[in-house]
Amino acid sequence: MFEKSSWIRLPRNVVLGSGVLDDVDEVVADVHLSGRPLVVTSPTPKAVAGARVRDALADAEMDPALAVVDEASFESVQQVIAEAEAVNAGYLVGVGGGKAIDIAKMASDELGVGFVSVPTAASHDGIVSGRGSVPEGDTRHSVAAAPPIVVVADTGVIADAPWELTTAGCADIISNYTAVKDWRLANRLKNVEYSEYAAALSEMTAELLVERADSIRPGLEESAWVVVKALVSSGVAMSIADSSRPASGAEHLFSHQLDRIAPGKALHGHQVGVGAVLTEYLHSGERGDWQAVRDALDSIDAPTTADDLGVDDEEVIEALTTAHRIRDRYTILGDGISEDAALEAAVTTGVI
Ligand SMILES: NC(=O)C1=CN([C@@H]2O[C@H](COP(=O)(O)OP(=O)(O)OC[C@H]3O[C@@H](n4cnc5c(N)ncnc54)[C@H](OP(=O)(O)O)[C@@H]3O)[C@@H](O)[C@H]2O)C=CC1
Ligand SMILES: O=C(CO)COP(=O)(O)O
Ligand SMILES: [Zn+2]
Repeated sequence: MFEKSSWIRLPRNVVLGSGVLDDVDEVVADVHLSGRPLVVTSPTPKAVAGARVRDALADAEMDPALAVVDEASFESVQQVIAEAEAVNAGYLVGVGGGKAIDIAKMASDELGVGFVSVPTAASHDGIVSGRGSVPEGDTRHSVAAAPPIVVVADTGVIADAPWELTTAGCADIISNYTAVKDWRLANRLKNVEYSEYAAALSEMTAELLVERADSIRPGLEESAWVVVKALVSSGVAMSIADSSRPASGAEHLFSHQLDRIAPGKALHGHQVGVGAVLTEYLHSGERGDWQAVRDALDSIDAPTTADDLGVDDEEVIEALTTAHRIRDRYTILGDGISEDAALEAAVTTGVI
């Protein structure tokens, strides 16, 4: 008997374009979301777009409530659940960067209500993914959660966001190269479940973005369009895999560890980009592809060194030598690399 089964959960609608934020009421009506919306946002996205989303829903007499969160944590998820229950919310609308979207996604999953994803920046590929990413103590959880029913990505808002948020999203995509290498390695050495389709989609997404790097420029809605499409595509790869594996390998472990060692210094996407230069070196050696990864990051103005990230050399070495401990995910780091090996990788690649 054939015993395999798989459940690929994807968004129903992805609405992308200039000014689509003001049509959010029509978009939710189209997928028959009903009841009172709770708009979940964080401070800057609230000012940039949260109030606009709330106004569009209020104008359509949907009586929206608003919750503001400050950090990606399980406490924030519980706070949002309590606020949703207090107003008897019918669905949640996450407006913001990765933090607000992850929290709204996990809260709506736990509540069993619909979720609408409204990214205010092209800074991460969790826009459509069926995962939430949350630090807790010494570890980092990749939590399965229903993906958004609808994504509403306004290219006007996203193009107006600080340029470094867009370069962070590009770097999160470029890190797919090393993530897929780690996934294949784990499949070969540890029999970890692997999907050719998800891996191919993830790599192709990175390839297409790098090919278009010259046309991705600050303030252009056309650029926001290209980057959001890539982020959607990468999120779909995670949904096909039912895992963040296609988009998260050792370079992400390095970044999660940097978040603990040097909190708040750099954006997620920028950290995983620098991590990808290092882990590509570990995969393929001095004459390998690490220079291509570094050049791809450079071509979209993303950081390639510790200095660019604003972290110390010692913090890079500590993150690289301890990253394998943060999660049970087999990668090129195996059960840990030595300080000498980490130093050689970081110095040879010019990261430190
Ligand atoms: N679930 C998944 O599959 C994935 C999850 N992630 C997670 O997403 C997070 C990273 O996402 P990221 O977006 O970088 O992090 P944040 O949500 O923290 O956003 C980064 C910064 O940008 C600000 N911001 C957002 N939108 C705008 C805007 N339009 N104009 C000005 N400032 C803006 C935020 O403000 P404020 O501080 O007010 O919020 C914050 O200071 C990490 O927690 C990461 O683990 C990443 C990839 C995939
Ligand atoms: O950031 C992600 C993919 O880009 C999510 O990955 P994690 O599973 O490492 O949180
Ligand atoms: Zn990421």
